[in-house]
Amino acid sequence: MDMLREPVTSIVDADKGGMSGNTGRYEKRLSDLAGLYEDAAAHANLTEKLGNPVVYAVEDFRPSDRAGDLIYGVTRMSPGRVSDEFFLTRGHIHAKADRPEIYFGQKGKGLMQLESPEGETRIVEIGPQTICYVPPYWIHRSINVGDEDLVMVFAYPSDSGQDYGIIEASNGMRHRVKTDGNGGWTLVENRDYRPRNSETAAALMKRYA
Ligand SMILES: O=P(O)(O)OC[C@H]1O[C@H](O)[C@H](O)[C@@H](O)[C@@H]1O
Ligand SMILES: [Fe+2]
Repeated sequence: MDMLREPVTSIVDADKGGMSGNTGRYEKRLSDLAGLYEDAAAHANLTEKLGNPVVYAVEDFRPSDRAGDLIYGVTRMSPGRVSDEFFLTRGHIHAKADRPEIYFGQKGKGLMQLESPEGETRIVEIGPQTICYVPPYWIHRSINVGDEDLVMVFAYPSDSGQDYGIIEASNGMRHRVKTDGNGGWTLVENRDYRPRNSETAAALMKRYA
């Protein structure tokens, strides 16, 4: 039996990149992004040089983990680059792959990189006041392509879960986002990418509940 609960508010601090009323918080450090970058030596050197800084932090409100409920929060991502690749999140597909997500840009300049089970790439630019809808079944990762913090509000169904193994299994996402050397970004094929076969892709499309 579901109990009637009280409404909740959180005040978003776009500048600091957090919110009040959160039930949890986690941080990822540069060392947690090992293996994601083409230039592993540059990643190791930078991690050592900078003293393994926090590169993104998430504050969220999790009312429950039940279907029909909603988790929301704020992500703050530091600006920076490992060689010619920007700081990014690990990326995932939802464990219940048919669950969508909304991102709402607050501060900075970011990209949402999306990849379909069949390996198509989409890039969505996210700035302040931009809402990005990540539809069901897309692998997604956020990238800070600016020179200040990237802050985004997000919300997704509470029972979504995150599957990080999918990106590992294909040796990364199909494309890498690199600096164009002119203050912008450009897409480059990931030469280590192993496409999912059509059975694996089809199975992902059936991963719902
Ligand atoms: O989970 P990661 O891929 O490391 O990304 C970090 C976080 O980014 C966003 O804020 C998502 O909404 C979170 O669900 C996610 O956990
Ligand atoms: Fe997600």
